Amino acid sequence: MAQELMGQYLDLILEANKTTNLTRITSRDEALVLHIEDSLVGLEEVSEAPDGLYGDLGSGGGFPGVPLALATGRETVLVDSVKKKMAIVQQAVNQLGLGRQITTCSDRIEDLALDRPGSFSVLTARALSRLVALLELSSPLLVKGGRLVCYKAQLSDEEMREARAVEDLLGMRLVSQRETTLSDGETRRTIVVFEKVGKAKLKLPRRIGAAQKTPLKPRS
Ligand SMILES: C[S@@+](CC[C@H](N)C(=O)[O-])C[C@H]1O[C@@H](n2cnc3c(N)ncnc32)[C@H](O)[C@@H]1O
Repeated sequence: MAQELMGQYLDLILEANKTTNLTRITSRDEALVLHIEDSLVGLEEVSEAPDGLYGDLGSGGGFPGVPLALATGRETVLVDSVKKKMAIVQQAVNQLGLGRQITTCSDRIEDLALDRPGSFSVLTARALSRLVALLELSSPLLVKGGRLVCYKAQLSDEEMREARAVEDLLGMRLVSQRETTLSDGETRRTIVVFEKVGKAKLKLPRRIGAAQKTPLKPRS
């Protein structure tokens, strides 16, 4: 049932993509791997997070948010600052009768953190930002014990070092890191999980755009 709904959702997004730019992938076969299969790579990590609200940050066309919502049954909020994308995603979700479980928010993540601080048990982010920015954007949204599940295509030692250097400042801690290859035999995916372990030692969110444009550095 969930699998069937994922296919129907994908079809609605690929149809809408003919007139509005939601994804660069136009072939259904490719999208089944790069959107549906890839979205589900982090299912184990999302399922292991504490019960409660799930949020997909920078959700775009609803990936990995919608497949993960369907696979876990969690109440889900998809967040993206582009109103047009969120309107199409909400329409597709409603068409499938999922509007009570999955809602969209067309705000900046920083604004959502002001509206709903500490409300999320688990967050995901795919193709959004470097880890250091993901940690900063997520920290104010998560409950204590909540998890951030990051989908990375390439993860350099430098990117990981940069994130680990500000973990303490942000009240976050690395939990796990795992690599896998999708069924196309070539797409590599790394799933990195952080937990919210305490309060951030600075006021969050910083001004709009700061997390992504001027990433935090450790305090000396
Ligand atoms: C490259 S797309 C990835 C979309 C989707 N997660 C995927 O993997 O297919 C990044 C998305 O993040 C959104 N975004 C970037 N920064 C954001 C912010 N601070 N608040 C809300 N949305 C943001 C952009 O509008 C864009 O749709």
